[in-house]
Amino acid sequence: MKEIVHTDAAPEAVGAYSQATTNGELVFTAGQIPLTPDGELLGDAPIAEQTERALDNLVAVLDEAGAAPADVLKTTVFLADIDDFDEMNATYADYFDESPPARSAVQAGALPKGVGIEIEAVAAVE
Ligand SMILES: C=C(N)C(=O)O
Repeated sequence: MKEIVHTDAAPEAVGAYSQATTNGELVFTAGQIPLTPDGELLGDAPIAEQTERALDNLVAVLDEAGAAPADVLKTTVFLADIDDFDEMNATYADYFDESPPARSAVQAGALPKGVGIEIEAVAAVE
């Protein structure tokens, strides 16, 4: 059975999607962008700060679903510019330092709201 996950600790969706969905065993997050829960867009910030905001959002959504970073099985990182890879990776490593999940990191042609990064995850629910 599909359940919708929603928390005020992460920004509202910027389109026709849910922050996350779960079947009680797995949680699928929407791509999280550098937008604060209050709706402030950080798209012009350094990529480290954008990564931090996107991951803070991701952690908040996972927490609402009953999962933690250690439960994440796979992430996908979309970058507007693959030259930001190293800076993104350094910040990312702070969130997934032990037994990190599988990951794909790709350059996207463009991202919603003109941001530099979007990160989605699939996690096991405790
Ligand atoms: C930001 C998104 N996750 C979207 O537009 O799908």
